[in-house]
Amino acid sequence: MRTRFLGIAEVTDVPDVAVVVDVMRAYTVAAWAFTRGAERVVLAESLEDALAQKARHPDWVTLKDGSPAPGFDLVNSPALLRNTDLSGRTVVQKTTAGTVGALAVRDAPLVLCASFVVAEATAGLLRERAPREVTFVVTGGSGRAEEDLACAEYIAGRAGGDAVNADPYLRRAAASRSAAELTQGVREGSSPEDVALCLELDRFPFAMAATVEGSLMVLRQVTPTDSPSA
Ligand SMILES: O=C(O)[C@H](CS(=O)(=O)O)OP(=O)(O)O
Ligand SMILES: [Mg+2]
Repeated sequence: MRTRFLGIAEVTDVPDVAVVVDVMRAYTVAAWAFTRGAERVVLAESLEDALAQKARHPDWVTLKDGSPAPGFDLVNSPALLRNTDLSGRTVVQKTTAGTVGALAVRDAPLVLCASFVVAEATAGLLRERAPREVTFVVTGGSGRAEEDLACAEYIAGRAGGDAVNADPYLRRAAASRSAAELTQGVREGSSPEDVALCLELDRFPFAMAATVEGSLMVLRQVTPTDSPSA
């Protein structure tokens, strides 16, 4: 399995298989939303798009990064979301990096959205599919966000069947600029517990796949059938 690690702006083709990585915090938050019962997560193109979806579907739950804003029900924080009952709900998510990265590869036949909390399930799905090439979209910091790159490299190793020690990858993420900003409370719409929740390796047994459904890009849970090979 060949691997490429690209920032969002570096994606100029349509990959066969894309793994869009956002550890802090979009795809940790999405995984928590599924765990709290969400049926699907609609990845919105813009804040206006998210609000338009809400106007059409008042029962949908809108979520954005940064500070709380009128028309949005939730912020992009795993700690602030994890006690919210989302049973059967559709969540509309718009963030600065994560959702943008998925929309950049929307035409790819397989798009997985990932973070450390779903790392092994994502790797398991890749082992199952055994593609010739996987493009990892490293969403933060123009492709250089250490938490996303570390997670992408870890998943790539596990997808190749290697027995990878996760500790150095988690340490890189813990030392990242994003982690520092979240810990220091620089980012609005955050909790001091967010970093720890974003670093919970394999907290959840499912992966997350995004597909185009009509005019929407929709993220759903998917569970690999294979068992870890190491
Ligand atoms: O909510 C987050 O932590 C970030 C905000 S920003 O990219 O640092 O402005 O969004 P995400 O898309 O989850 O990285
Ligand atoms: Mg991020």
